[in-house]
Amino acid sequence: MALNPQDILNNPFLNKGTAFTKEERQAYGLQGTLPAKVQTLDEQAVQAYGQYSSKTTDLEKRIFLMNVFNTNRTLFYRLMEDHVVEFMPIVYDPTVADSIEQYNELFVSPQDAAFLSVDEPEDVEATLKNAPGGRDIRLIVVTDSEGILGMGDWGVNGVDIAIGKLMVYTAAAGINPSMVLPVVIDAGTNNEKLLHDPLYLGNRHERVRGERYYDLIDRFVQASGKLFPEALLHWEDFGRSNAATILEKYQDKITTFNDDIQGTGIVVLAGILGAMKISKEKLTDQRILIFGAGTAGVGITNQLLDEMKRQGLSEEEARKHFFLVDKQGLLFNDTEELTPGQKAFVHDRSEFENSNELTNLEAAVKAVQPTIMIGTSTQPGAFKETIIKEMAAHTERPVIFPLSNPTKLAEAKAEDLIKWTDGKALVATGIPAAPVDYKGVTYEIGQANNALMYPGLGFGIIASTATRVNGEMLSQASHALGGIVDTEQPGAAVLPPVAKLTEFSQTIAEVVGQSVLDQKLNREEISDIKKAVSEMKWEAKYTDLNL
Ligand SMILES: NC(=O)c1ccc[n+]([C@@H]2O[C@H](COP(=O)([O-])OP(=O)(O)OC[C@H]3O[C@@H](n4cnc5c(N)ncnc54)[C@H](O)[C@@H]3O)[C@@H](O)[C@H]2O)c1
Ligand SMILES: O=C(O)C[C@H](O)C(=O)O
Ligand SMILES: [Mn+2]
Repeated sequence: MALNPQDILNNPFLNKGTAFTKEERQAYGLQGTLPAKVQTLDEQAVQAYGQYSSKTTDLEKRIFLMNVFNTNRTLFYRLMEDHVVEFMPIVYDPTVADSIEQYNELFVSPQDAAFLSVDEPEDVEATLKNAPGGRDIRLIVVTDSEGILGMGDWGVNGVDIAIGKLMVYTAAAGINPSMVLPVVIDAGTNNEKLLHDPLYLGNRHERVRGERYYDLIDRFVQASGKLFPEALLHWEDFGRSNAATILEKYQDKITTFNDDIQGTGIVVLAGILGAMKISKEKLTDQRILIFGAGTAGVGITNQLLDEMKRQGLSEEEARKHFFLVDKQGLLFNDTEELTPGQKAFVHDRSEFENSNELTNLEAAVKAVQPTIMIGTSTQPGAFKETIIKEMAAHTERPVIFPLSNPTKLAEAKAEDLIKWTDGKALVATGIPAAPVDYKGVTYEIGQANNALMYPGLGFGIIASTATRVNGEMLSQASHALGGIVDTEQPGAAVLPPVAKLTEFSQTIAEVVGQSVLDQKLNREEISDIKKAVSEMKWEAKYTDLNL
């Protein structure tokens, strides 16, 4: 069926705007539908960046870029390529948090997402067919928005995190943007503000739980497997009570991973490997305190546990290195309301003289004397000066990662951590942080955000046609990024910079893909993984439409 000119101009995967050549304008009936001048992609990119730069707030910048995204994907990704460090915090965390909070007010386009409603379970398959409109889908990012970053339940608004994560996949690893599908599970919301907002666009009722919820998840998994048998399924920002349960249910059956659990686990391990290289210490000598033992906190703990075992410790020995602190304080075997994930890492009260007093972070730090402290608690400012000074009094190079997102929820600011520890802390943060100048040294701050890992991980899985995602692949991914630090440079970051995101995403993809082949978990015959990765890599260039 021949496309009419409007079908082309209104399709962001086909549209080139003013870059349609004279010949193309003739061939597709576009004569007179565009201004006369034929621009190159370079010229379009310069013009669009000028317009972007005239916006004064981050949210306005994001809205402008989304406009480009909605109209012309090639131009959008060309801009991402040219300005990745500048654009990451705009299209992704932290500005994506503002767009989620204001989704209803800002709505102009569904952005090719699939909206799965708990009230219309029979429509799941049709929805998954309709949204991509016949495109060959290889990657799905799905959220149910119950735990959007650290901001809690944002109902249908959370679709923006699925869209944002996918943008990073293409910008970082080069997945073809026409092969991705963002999905939101609209199971209702317990966010009172949204329920009372006349503009709210999702299902206006409380979150459905239990059987109906799990039935919808199951229908989604079955239908996506049927329609897109080669797709990788990436779970994002589910609530604490569902995230691990869903992963455990499906990880041995389909090609899938949970980003908050596993993506976060491997980026933190990579950062700690970098820190160990700088401090010349061993992971197996560390005492690790995790503050906020939820989805991410327990995911990180399990990844570090796995690494300790790979480095020779028994499971039992390895577990002794972890101290989980949640709302109840340090977690003991008799603590009430432990989650299944927490139960594996609890301590016995006999290990501490004052175990009854260890009900807050400060007391726990005094008693545990951690050498590494990770924040995934959603509690802003929880890493207070007194706590950090106490920690630094017992260890030469304290490793401190305040990871809660977005900016307003971080447990500490990098600058304060450097100052309070007199430059000794090895710091990484969840959102981008500017370098810190302190006593003549410039401290670069690594960004321990799963965005450094999941694009390479996912792309390696897809390019190698993996049938499963397993611990070996995760470990290999982490080691591919971990420890690339310049130990000669005072103030070096524990992780490589976002400026090199595309470079190291490629390396991670190759390493993960090789692991898939080594384990014979590939669906299709592949002899050369580098070739397979490079052949699948999409580039932001105009090509013939071949219509
Ligand atoms: N940097 C990254 O790559 C990255 C990745 C994933 C999550 N995160 C961030 O980590 C945070 C947690 O995310 P999650 O998905 O694990 O959420 P979650 O709800 O599963 O976990 C949060 C945990 O913190 C605990 N908590 C709440 N208040 C506390 C308090 N006062 N003291 C101690 N613990 C407390 C909760 O009980 C829960 O166990 C979020 O802010 C998220 O943005 C960052
Ligand atoms: O989205 C992010 O920035 C990282 C992470 O997945 C989170 O939930 O905070
Ligand atoms: Mn997340």
